Amino acid sequence: MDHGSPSQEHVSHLALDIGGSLTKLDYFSRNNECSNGDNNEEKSCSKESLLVSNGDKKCPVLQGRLHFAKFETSKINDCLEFIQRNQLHLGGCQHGGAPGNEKRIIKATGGGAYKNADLFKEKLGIFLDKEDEMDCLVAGANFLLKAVHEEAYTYIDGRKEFVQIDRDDLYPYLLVNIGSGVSMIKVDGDGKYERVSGTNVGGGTFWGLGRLLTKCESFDELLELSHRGNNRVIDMLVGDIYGGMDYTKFGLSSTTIASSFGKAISDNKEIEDYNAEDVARSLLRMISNNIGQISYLNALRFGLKRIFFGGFFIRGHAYTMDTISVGVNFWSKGEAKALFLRHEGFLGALGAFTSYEKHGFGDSIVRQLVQQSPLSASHAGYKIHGPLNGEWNDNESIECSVYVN
Ligand SMILES: Nc1ncnc2c1ncn2[C@@H]1O[C@H](COP(=O)(O)OP(=O)(O)O)[C@@H](O)[C@H]1O
Ligand SMILES: CC(C)(COP(=O)(O)O)[C@@H](O)C(=O)NCCC(=O)O
Repeated sequence: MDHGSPSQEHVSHLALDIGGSLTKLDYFSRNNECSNGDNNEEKSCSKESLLVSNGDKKCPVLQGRLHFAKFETSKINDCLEFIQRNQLHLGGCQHGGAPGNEKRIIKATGGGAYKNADLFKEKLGIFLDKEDEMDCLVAGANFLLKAVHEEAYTYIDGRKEFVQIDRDDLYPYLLVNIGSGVSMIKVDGDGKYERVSGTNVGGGTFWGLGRLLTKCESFDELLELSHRGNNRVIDMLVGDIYGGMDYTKFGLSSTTIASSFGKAISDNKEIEDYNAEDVARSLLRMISNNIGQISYLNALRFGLKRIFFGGFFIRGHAYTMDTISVGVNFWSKGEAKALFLRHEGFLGALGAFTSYEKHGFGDSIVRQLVQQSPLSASHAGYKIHGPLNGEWNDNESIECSVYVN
């Protein structure tokens, strides 16, 4: 994955989220505003590109980009190589020790930050400063919802619609992070949250079971299969049980799935006799439905109307989002809404990134990333935005400004 390899001196704030399935990283690269291709001139430029008022104080602001990358955790060496090749760890924060001999500290979250701490020290000479995974998910989600224009969207009947989030009316909400497993978090404010539930039937289940059942070799292949499949071949529908009729008394139409994979009971077939496409579709539907339903029940428990879904299981995949949205809408009778995030898989990594501020490491500290909304004069001068067409892919970076101390 090539991310444009910015030069090392312009890179800072590398942060990692090492999850059960994927390792995500993000880092900031400074624009070289003064560069005209002449290296000497480049060096003589001031680090900061402008000063802005922040309350009574004038703060220097760095203009640059926030970059993202992901790797399979089972291939963590690819991630180490990527960091090494682009020297991302050298622009990080230094702490303690004699000058020239300081510890290089990188913010990291996810279970793998514990599991792989020695590996990072040995291979790259860096110390992983561990941040709690839930703290980071919440910080990342709050940051995105407040700072990024067109971050949250609904997906209904095949239509994606961006939702403007009012910063003053954001809380409370339910955050459902669908990674390998699923965490459900009631968020009440910055750093104010409770992990209210979870389920072990998540993205790892879809990919693991899907791989066994379809012999797929990659997650993307499994998603692609599911796109082409027909779940009705394997799922037992209400109509299959009720002789083609709806069960109207309880609002169950004949096409509602009564029992996922239920037809396999009586079909007298082996797994090889089913199309891999149909199996993948049933599996995706079963897992998405289940997560949608548990999410709704938790939203109901706490009277929450908005449910934001994150995690790399979603992958902006139409069928996944549609199933979750329909589930939430169906169970809540239209009371609750499923919302998706454009940077779905990077919540934890972004939370780790913003945690540099919290601990005041280094001399270049992220204070705030501020969005320039085209409509908001009060934010003029700052921007953080994605592609104009609203489509996001993993390799894209976002333009942003960072206040420094
Ligand atoms: N390229 C991929 N390789 C593996 N899993 C992927 C990939 N893309 C999406 N996924 C899905 O995303 C899940 C991991 O999501 P993520 O939010 O990164 O969680 P974790 O932190 O547990 O790794 C996987 O279990 C799988 O369902
Ligand atoms: C243990 C985890 C927080 C780890 O996060 P992940 O790597 O899956 O993103 C997550 O897998 C989870 O919440 N699992 C569900 C556990 C449960 O509540 O049943």
